[in-house]
Amino acid sequence: MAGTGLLALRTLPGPSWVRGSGPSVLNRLRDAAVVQPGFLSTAEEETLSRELEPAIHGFRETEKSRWSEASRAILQRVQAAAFGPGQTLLSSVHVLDLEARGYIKPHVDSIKFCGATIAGLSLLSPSVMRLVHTQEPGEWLELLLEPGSLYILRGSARYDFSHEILRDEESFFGERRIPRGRRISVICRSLPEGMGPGESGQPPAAC
Ligand SMILES: O=C(O)CCC(=O)C(=O)O
Ligand SMILES: [Fe+2]
Repeated sequence: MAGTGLLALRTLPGPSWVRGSGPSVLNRLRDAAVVQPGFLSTAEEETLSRELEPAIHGFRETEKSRWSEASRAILQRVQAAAFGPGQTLLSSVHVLDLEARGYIKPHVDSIKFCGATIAGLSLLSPSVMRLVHTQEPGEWLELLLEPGSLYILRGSARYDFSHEILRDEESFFGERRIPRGRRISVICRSLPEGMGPGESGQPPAAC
């Protein structure tokens, strides 16, 4: 029966990595805020952690343009998964090291330096990323970022919503407590549309 089918569809739970203020925002951002849990294999997580832990020790963030061959292969997988063929990536990759007590305040990435797509790998600790509509603060999404996951923010999720990484005290995914430890993220961004690789200038580290 069609009616029963529709009802069943409406009550189907969404993916386990997203929560939102309501069905409309979940629906609108379905393709704009995406998490792929387990994007990295355990071996790939180890490859990146081994390369990055000592490299950024003592730094909070860095721009990295030279990578081992194994890590380059991982970054190419990110590019294929998150970016379109017409998108050029910023030449260096942003690496951020957040200590267990660290967090990232709500912000929208600079539209001057970053294009329509932001893709991030999370290593070491799980965390919760919250997106809040800049004009309608009652509209929000929360993404559960497990280690080894890839998140992609594009279009409306990137331009119309701020994003933040919750501090340990606020780190809940619904009822579920997500204790924060040290977290390393690896963030790839597209260049602003119409900007060739040679015209990118020097974006600030936080973009
Ligand atoms: O650590 C992350 O995954 C997000 C970082 C971020 O929002 C930024 O650097 O602009
Ligand atoms: Fe950001």
